[in-house]
This record gives sequence, C-alpha cells and structure tokens, in this order.
Amino acid sequence: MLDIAGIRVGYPAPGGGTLVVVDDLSLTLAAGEIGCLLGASGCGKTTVLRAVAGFEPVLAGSIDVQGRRVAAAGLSLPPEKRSVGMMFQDYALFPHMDAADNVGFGLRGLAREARRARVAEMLDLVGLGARGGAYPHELSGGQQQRVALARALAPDPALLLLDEPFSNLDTDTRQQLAAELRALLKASGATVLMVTHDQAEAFTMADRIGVMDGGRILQWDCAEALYRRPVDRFVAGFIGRGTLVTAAAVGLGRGGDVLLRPHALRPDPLGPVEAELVALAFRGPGHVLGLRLGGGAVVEIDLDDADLPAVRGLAPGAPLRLRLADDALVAFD
Ligand SMILES: Nc1ncnc2c1ncn2[C@@H]1O[C@H](COP(=O)(O)OP(=O)(O)OP(=O)(O)O)[C@@H](O)[C@H]1O
Repeated sequence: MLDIAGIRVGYPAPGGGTLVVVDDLSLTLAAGEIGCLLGASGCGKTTVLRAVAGFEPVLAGSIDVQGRRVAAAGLSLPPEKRSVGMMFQDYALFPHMDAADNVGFGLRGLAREARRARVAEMLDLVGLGARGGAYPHELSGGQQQRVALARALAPDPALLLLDEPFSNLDTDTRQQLAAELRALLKASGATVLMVTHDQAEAFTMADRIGVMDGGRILQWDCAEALYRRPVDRFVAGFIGRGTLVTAAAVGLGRGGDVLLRPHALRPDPLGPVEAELVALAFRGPGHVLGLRLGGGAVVEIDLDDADLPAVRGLAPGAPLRLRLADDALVAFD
C-alpha cells in the first residue's frame, strides 16, 4: 500500500548545496495498517511526511502509494494527485467555517446531497454528529482534533498522514485520545503514517513503529519487538526504561553489555548477582529499588509486592543478592 524505498530528502543549505536530513530511509505499510515514525525533535520525521504528501521532492529512492509511483529522483506528482490526506499539527481548521463546512472542504467536487451525506457520515464516525454547526472556537481541543480527522478522512484518501496528532492537547487527555483515535482509524479502514516524539503515543496507536535518529530508521517493528529485541544500543536506550551495564556486572561470563529492564533483576538470597542497595522508594503503583552493581553501575528495578519482604528495612549501603529473570535480557557485543 505504501512503499518507501531508500529515499533521500534535503533542504537547500545556507552556504549552497543541499543539507540531507533524511537518508536511505525505507518502510512499507500494508492496507489498513497504522505506522508511526518515532524520534527526537529534528530527526527528520516531518520531512518524511512532507515527502510522502508531495511537499518536498526526493533526491534518491522512490515512494509508491497503492502501487503507483508518486515520487522518485526527477519525479514528483503534485499533492492533489497522490490520494494522500494530511492532518497537520495545529489541525489548520478554518475558523470562520463550522465543523460541517470544515469537513466538507475537500468534497467540493461532489454534488450537494452526496457531500452533505458524506459530511454527516464523517462527523458521526468521530462522534460529533450533533456538533456540525459548531465553530472551531466552540469546540474543545480534542473535538477540534476529531473535526480535523473527519476532514482528512472525508475524501477517502488511500493514505492518511498525521503529524504529531496530539501535540497541542494536555497530557491527561492525550493517552485516552490516542486509544480513541486508533479505534476510529481502524473503523475507517484507513492506512496511516503518523509521526510523534512520544513513545507512549506511538505504542498506543501504531501497528509498526520506526525508531528514527539522524534521518534514518534504525528499526521498523511492532512495539513489543522494539522493547524486547532492540537492534542496537540507541533503540535499547530510546525505548522504555532500562540501563546498559557490562555483562560482568551481573555475573555473566561473557563480554559486551546487557540491557537491564525494570524487571530483569529479582531479589533472591541465593542469587548470583551481588549489589548494594542505594534507595528504596514507593513511586506508585509499586516500589522502585535503586542498586549499585559490581563495577559501580547504578540501576533501578521495579519490585513486585512479593519481593518487598526481602528488601524492606534494609538501609542504603546494605548488600543484596539478586538473580536474573530468564527472559528479560538483551545483550550487545
Ligand atoms: N524548510 C526547511 N529548510 C531547511 N531546513 C529544514 C527545513 N525544515 C526542516 N529542516 C531541518 O531538517 C531537519 C529535520 O526536520 P524535521 O522537521 O523533519 O524534524 P522532526 O523530526 O519532524 O522534528 P520535530 O519533532 O521538531 O518536528 C532539522 O534539522 C530541521 O532544522
């Protein structure tokens, strides 16, 4: 459905030449899948969306949508010929139009009755069937987002692009809306490529996630694979909580490093790993134990309630033994 193969995208550099900000980037999405590019500010996420939408040419590589080549070196179909819809960070709703007119904006080619029916269908889909007459300033941030989504979906694009869909909503509602938006998108059957810098959002929304750094995708995978089987140290450090320590620090007879996730070590008086307690704190919903391992690395582990008796009452500096949980280790040479 979407096939991005080895694209390079750049901007004119101030001193002449080209500043390449996306390089050799590839990904594929099947029809109905939600993909997400995840990375820190400036890593090139939005530039990829702009290249797919047709706002930036590609210098190398190609982009195919529904089997049709829309971009390659020297080829750039205009945005309106790509069957791609885009929802921008700020929603870009027209303030002087009510919700229904905003949703109908991209449907001007339709006869009046067909257009009215499609607008009603889209407003119903996003749960705003009764608010078609409301102006953007009369709607909450989350409702504006849903109007923007209805507008982007109304022309039935083959592919929908979402740029930081929750960026101007408060954190409390973001997580809930992410789950809602995923359900809406799945109900609509849309194929989606979105970008965010927020891992929780990416994990809630997407079927596949690409972790980006420096204009490249380091790993394109489902959330669980990114967490359990990160391909390199960058992905390991970027996704989820965890600390890289030497294998020797946890008593393994091998070189290289291992990634300790919050459940990788369990208190066990007979365990082979020696550590010193640094701190025990209740963070809600459970306790977090800070440990200094042999070699000096400090790590945090999440305790289960069953682990508490083994550590309660210990003072900072107290020695402690632990064992490695079997399935929690990721190793790097
Ligand atoms: N129009 C432009 N002209 C020149 N450089 C640009 C332009 N747009 C973006 N850049 C640069 O390209 C790089 C990637 O920008 P991009 O917006 O794709 O990153 P991003 O990952 O989406 O970041 P953010 O999360 O902050 O939006 C950045 O270094 C940025 O400064």
